[in-house]
Amino acid sequence: MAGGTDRRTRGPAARAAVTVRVPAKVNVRLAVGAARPDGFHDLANVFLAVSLFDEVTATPADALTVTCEGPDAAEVPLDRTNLAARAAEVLAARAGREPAVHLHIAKRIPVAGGMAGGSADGAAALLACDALWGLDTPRAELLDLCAGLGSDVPFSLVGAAALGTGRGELLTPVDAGTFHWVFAVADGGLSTPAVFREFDRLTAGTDVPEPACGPALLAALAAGDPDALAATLANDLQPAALALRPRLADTLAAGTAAGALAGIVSGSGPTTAFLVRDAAAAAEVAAALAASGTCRATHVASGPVPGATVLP
Ligand SMILES: C[C@](O)(CO)[C@H](O)COP(=O)(O)OP(=O)(O)OC[C@H]1O[C@@H](n2ccc(N)nc2=O)[C@H](O)[C@@H]1O
Ligand SMILES: Nc1ncnc2c1ncn2[C@@H]1O[C@H](COP(=O)(O)OP(=O)(O)OP(=O)(O)O)[C@@H](O)[C@H]1O
Repeated sequence: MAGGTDRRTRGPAARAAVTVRVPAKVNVRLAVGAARPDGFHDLANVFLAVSLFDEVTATPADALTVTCEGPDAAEVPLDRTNLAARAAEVLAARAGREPAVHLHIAKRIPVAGGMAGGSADGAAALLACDALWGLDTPRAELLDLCAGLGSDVPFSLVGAAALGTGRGELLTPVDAGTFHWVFAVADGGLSTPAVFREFDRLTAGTDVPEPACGPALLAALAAGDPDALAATLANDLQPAALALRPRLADTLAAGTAAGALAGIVSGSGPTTAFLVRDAAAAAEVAAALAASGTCRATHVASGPVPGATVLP
């Protein structure tokens, strides 16, 4: 299938294959408001893109197909529910063409782990197809298409560090120094809608405040100060994730006992994220977590890093 189409039929700017690298995210502040009439929740969502990457390669093909490689590949749908496939479809529809492309996903981001892995592949596929088909779609339109695919997808395109408001899709860049992290991958995933539903259940009958992000967290981020950031990390979905997966408390305890400055559930979980002082501390905490038996795998990463990027 790869290279099976004569590239001269694709226009002067078209390419034979395009690979896009795209990062995972961690939410350093996830403030969640009450459920809206449309079922979504307003957020104050401070995203940080970290150096744990998927790669999506787009190649001309007769029809839309998806393949995936990586340790969690068996859990990734290869039909049109895959966010990468949906991205190709919406971009093709906008351009008035068929989504005739093969998408290969090299997946390192945990699946259903709260690190926006599917969203990352959606943003990457959009950028890859845009380049493959020589469309040069304006950035603002790509961001609109991303928002239609999912609340986290615009951030996967943009990367670095940003505050997401609305349902998380309205982005304002924020300054951030470099921070080092260890991620502990849990056995099995958690469904994002189920975690939001559990948040609703836990907060039923209470007055859920408007979501907001305080200045202390933004100052800590801008200063690149890990101690200050550790003191302000917060995730309103954490009680819901812990209620659905109580064993995550053991992982959080193991990471902090191993010397992490702070531990938090990443987004809707069940991946847990540990902020550490530097790369050496990251290696130590990752080894201790692996030895603790409280997680399936560990990843060391740092951020901010750029969003979806076409590789040369
Ligand atoms: C938990 C986070 O990852 C934090 O960044 C995001 O809020 C989730 O973003 P996402 O996976 O892109 O979510 P979407 O695909 O937009 O929505 C999936 C489901 O999550 C819930 N959802 C999502 C975002 C939001 N602001 N409020 C919600 O209640 C809704 O039940 C929705 O049907
Ligand atoms: N490209 C993809 N990679 C992984 N999962 C995908 C993809 N496309 C669709 N899915 C489906 O989406 C579900 C959620 O997967 P994903 O890895 O995006 O979760 P997540 O990281 O928890 O998301 P988020 O952090 O944005 O809430 C999976 O269980 C899978 O069925």
